[in-house]
Amino acid sequence: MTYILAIDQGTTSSRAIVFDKDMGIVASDQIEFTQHFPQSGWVEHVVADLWDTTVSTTKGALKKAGITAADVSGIGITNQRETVVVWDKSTGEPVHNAIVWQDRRTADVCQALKADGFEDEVTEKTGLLLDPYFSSTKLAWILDNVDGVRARAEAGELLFGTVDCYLIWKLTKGARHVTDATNAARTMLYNIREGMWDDSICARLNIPMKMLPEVLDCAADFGIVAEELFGAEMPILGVAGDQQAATIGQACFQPGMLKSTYGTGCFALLNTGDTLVRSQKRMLGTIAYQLDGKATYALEGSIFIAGAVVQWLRDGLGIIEHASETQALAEQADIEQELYLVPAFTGLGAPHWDAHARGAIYGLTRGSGPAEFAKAALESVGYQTRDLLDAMKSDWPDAKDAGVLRVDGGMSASDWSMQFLSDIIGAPVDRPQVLETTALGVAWLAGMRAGVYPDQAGFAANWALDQRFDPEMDEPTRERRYAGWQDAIERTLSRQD
Ligand SMILES: Nc1ncnc2c1ncn2[C@@H]1O[C@H](COP(=O)(O)OP(=O)(O)O)[C@@H](O)[C@H]1O
Ligand SMILES: O=P(O)(O)OC[C@H](O)CO
Repeated sequence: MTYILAIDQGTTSSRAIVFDKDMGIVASDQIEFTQHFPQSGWVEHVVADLWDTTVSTTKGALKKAGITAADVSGIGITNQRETVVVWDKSTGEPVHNAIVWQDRRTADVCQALKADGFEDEVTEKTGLLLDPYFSSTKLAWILDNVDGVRARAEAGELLFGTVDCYLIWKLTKGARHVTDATNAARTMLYNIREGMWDDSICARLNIPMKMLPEVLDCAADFGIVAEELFGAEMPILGVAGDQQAATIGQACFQPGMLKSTYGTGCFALLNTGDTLVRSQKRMLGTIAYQLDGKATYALEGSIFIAGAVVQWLRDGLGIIEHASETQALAEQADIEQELYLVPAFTGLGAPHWDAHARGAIYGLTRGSGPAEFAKAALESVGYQTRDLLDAMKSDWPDAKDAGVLRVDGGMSASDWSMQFLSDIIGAPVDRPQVLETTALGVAWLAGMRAGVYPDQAGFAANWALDQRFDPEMDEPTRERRYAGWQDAIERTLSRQD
């Protein structure tokens, strides 16, 4: 029998999903792990947790599917991006906890490098901004702050990788030190125009290049999972960072196609084809996917708080017990009250990149209560998406053709939020039947490579709509409401970055 296994190593949990030969989901398993916050603004994962939960969920999913490793034709791996692991190449022992993408410990280093005029070179070559979000300054931090690590790295004893790379190294028992182009593109060390690690950026950040993995296409031979782990060998045939995997899973293969994933945060990617757009609006340029040695580029907008604002209503304010209750509350809200909630709980991401801004709510009256808070929280996600889409349209005139936004992620289940999103962006929002687009994207890469799944066009034809949300708000209302949001943002920015 022919099955494809997708491993999704995310920020808060690891998941494994078994797909059948028709790309249908057969079984899945998921385990959450502990987040560590050793200091304010620092976020770490215990590396063994990432590995152990990957192994356990893989075993769990195979068991639930009633199959063995011998039934698996290929594995696809997708992962939380930018997170850094450094380990000893003889023992596999990490030299430090994984430093997670959300970690801000290198904010001052980044600010100093920016003040030194380094950002232009970084953006030109990597498409990124000089921000602690990306891997490079986190890697430099480990080299500079963990005893003996720099000497060991320079002696060639240590390896660096994003989480995909570390998992592949472990799954192949140290046989392969490889990553894919989409993950490499998030390190701020990889020249995405030329498709190679950048000597000059590595030199400037003092990163020994012998630590860096080989970079492959997203569908490639990444190595063979050792038999002793799951009872049979399995080939790893697909790898992509999770937001790129969702772009693939949404079949956004044509220039102008656009997806937005609403999980804890929100990540919008616009396919720009062969063109690497140099953003004037502080959006990111990145690799959407790389197949047959050819990179397809994207503009990306990253928002740190999307579904997390709903978690805050639940855990911080205690006004709901379940995320889905926000819908009924929003429907009850007094429409005369126009509250604006700016969820800058950890600063603001694209297009503002203000690490020092903090959350705010505007427009409160004596009549404001849980319903108005819930409505403002859901609306904040729509407004933030509009910020991204407007920036993309101004960066890339062809994006004006990007008529439809494809959505996925946990929060896309909220009909009310998706309707408001469509209203405020003034364009249709399409929610597909399969919301597991991240796992599907990487399963397709592996299945296509294994010769089990269709080619790109066949896969795109398979994409099926669950529901389309068309704009219902009139234009003057849309623009008045959005102007109110822009005013709220203006008043929230710290102007320190
Ligand atoms: N019905 C809903 N309405 C609003 N938000 C929701 C709903 N269901 C889930 N969410 C939000 O979606 C997020 C979970 O989505 P998920 O894709 O699982 O996120 P992640 O992969 O980042 O953990 C949570 O932040 C949750 O608050
Ligand atoms: O693990 P997620 O779904 O929160 O995604 C994290 C992103 O890859 C960060 O860039």
